[in-house]
Amino acid sequence: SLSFNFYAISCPGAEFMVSNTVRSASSADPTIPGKLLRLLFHDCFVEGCDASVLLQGNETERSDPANTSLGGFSVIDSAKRVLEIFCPGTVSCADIVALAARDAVAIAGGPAFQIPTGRRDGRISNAANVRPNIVDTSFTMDEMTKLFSSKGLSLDDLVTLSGAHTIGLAHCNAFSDRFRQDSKGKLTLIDTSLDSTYAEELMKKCPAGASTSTTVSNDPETSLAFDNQYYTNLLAHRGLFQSDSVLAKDGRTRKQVEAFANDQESFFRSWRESFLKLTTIGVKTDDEGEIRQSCSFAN
Ligand code: HEM
Ligand SMILES: [Ca+2]
Ligand SMILES: [Ca+2]
Repeated sequence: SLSFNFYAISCPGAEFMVSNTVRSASSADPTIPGKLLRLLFHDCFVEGCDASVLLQGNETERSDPANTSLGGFSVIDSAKRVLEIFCPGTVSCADIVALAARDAVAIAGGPAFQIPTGRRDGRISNAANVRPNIVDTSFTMDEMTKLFSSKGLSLDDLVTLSGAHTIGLAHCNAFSDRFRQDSKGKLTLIDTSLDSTYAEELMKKCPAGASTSTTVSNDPETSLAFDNQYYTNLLAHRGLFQSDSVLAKDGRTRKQVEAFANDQESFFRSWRESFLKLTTIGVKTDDEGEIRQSCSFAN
């Protein structure tokens, strides 16, 4: 089973080595925390938190279009490299992914807290398992609720964990179906729940024919800070994805959005709980799975 400080005897410096790696990578590139946090989400929802998302090869999860915009792999690899020098064959890639995401949040100004470790690495990674397990921005509340509850996560967890969009970036194609630009450059809202000034700003950053690598900030107000600004944005009809906006619209979740917008501490308290649940989805422990030598390939 998982336990706090699982590596206390086998590799006492493990958590320190991971957080050092995340810290230095993030100070060189401030977009790293967002990438590490999303990587964890996409790992845990497919085959559980087992580093299946890291495996390279034909038809692995990484090759699915829903995962092509993932990043942060090189940070996980450099943490693993250090760990293999000091504690060979000891620390799983699955734990590195979870710890790195935990540290990324703290580095961006969010809550810092302990999480249990002892995850083992999986050997299965199929592109075909990605779509049925990852939320699409077009999902309705009912679809999101159903998928989250299949992972043991509640409606409160959905509202809380969506708060991850207080940091990080999104490519234009992730929200471009919410408005349209006519030939004269004039805006037409397709999703009328979107604030039109905000939609204009997005359209300017993502004009028709923009490069597919163009990105915008999920939270333009405080893009690098892990704070409760995301929820204030939602109430102002400035949620970037349809799946964000719906949290403020739906009667089942609106109260929670308002509470988090009004009280950052309550968001942070919820975050600790929901993050713990996220990081224990479908974990492999004890004699299940393996400790990979390289995070990109099964042993
Ligand atoms: C609930 C449904 C969710 C949907 C539909 C969703 C969808 C997306 C999409 C489309 C992007 C933009 C990707 C890109 O274009 O590069 C994104 C970014 C991001 N998501 Fe989510 N997401 C959801 C929940 C979550 C959760 C639960 C977490 C983590 C706990 C998370 C963390 C992130 C982060 C940190 C980014 C920024 C990534 C970066 O900077 O590279 N998301 N999400
Ligand atoms: Ca996984
Ligand atoms: Ca923010």
